Amino acid sequence: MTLALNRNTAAAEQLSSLLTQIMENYSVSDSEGPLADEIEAFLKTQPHLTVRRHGDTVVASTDFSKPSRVILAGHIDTVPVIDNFPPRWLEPGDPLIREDIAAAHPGERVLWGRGATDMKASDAVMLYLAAVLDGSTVQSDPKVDLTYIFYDHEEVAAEKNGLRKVVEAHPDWIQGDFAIIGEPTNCGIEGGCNGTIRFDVITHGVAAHSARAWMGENAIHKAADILNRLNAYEPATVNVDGLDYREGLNATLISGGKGTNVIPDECRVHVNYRFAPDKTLAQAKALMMGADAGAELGNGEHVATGGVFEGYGIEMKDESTSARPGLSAPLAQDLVRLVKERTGRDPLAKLGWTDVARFSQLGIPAVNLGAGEPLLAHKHDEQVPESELAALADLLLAWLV
Ligand SMILES: N[C@@H](CCC[C@H](NC(=O)CCC(=O)O)C(=O)O)C(=O)O
Repeated sequence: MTLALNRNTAAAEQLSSLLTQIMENYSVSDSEGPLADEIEAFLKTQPHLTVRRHGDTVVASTDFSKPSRVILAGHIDTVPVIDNFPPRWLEPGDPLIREDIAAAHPGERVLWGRGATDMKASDAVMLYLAAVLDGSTVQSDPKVDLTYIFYDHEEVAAEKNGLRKVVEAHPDWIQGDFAIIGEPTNCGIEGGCNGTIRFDVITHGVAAHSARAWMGENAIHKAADILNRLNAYEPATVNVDGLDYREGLNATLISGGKGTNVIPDECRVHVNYRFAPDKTLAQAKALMMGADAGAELGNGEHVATGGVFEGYGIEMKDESTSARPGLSAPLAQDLVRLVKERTGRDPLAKLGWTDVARFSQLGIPAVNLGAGEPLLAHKHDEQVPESELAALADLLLAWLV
């Protein structure tokens, strides 16, 4: 596939075509290379852009000598496929169109498949803007300089995040006065983001023949208490600067056992805690495992000295800080006003983790604004109505030009 844009067709058609092309390009985290190649080649055909690449992250910038610079950023990886690749356009009435989507978008085509909302619909719009905002006419001359970032490995461990790597290797590429991340928001604004930590809670047992179980200790049975603590936990909703951040504590993976007739000697429950931006990473960890690291058991495992999992072995796997809404920056306020005028919508809180947290740490105010329903992110029936693309493109064009 060669990513292409037919500028002789209507804008809506160009957007749908770009989205189809990038969704047909499989890009589950760790497999973004071919899509990054396509995006790099496509952007390099635009003479008004300086295009750079680091790993599988592509950064393209205008140099129109405008007084300020806005960053439009989107990750190009997706979570793993669950029978939802390759993508399919669904005509109105198709039973795969969700009832809520059909009710909100009657008579409309829908693109179904992995990455539709998280976040290839916004990537398609950003690629379109990168091509059309070339400064050649009044309508295509943005008020600001633009930097487009298409990056890899957002959906996985923070150490792999492509934006993190490019910030570290080439901080001069990622300069700006404001950033928009195209994570799904239904074309509204979602401010800040919940933080996230992931860790294994570990039980230990003694292996034995399952016909002589009294000779061992069953580590999987011991995990029942971990699941009970998770079930008993009541996640809070925390209001931060006017937005409601809903927290969450969930097991997302479980593993244990070495054979069908062997008493398991270890069980690991992988837990994900989503915490509101009123908490630091350290506070979030303290709530789960106590403020001080307990005894080191080897292989990175510590005993929790307090918190929900007190007494259990804990191995940290990933951590990413939260971000406050940060809607007071003048450019953010402008955008909030425009979204309100056009859609009647006030900002909401971003419940997933996004790279607004990274931009905030860099001192660049940032918001989430993207196409597609955030509630459908990571679901097997992820889908986006066609009009969302034009809605996002029109909104951004109205703000940028
Ligand atoms: N290092 C983290 C990365 C998790 C990133 C992911 N982000 C989204 O799904 C944003 C979508 C949205 O809420 O709009 C997440 O929150 O899981 C990790 O590996 O967990």
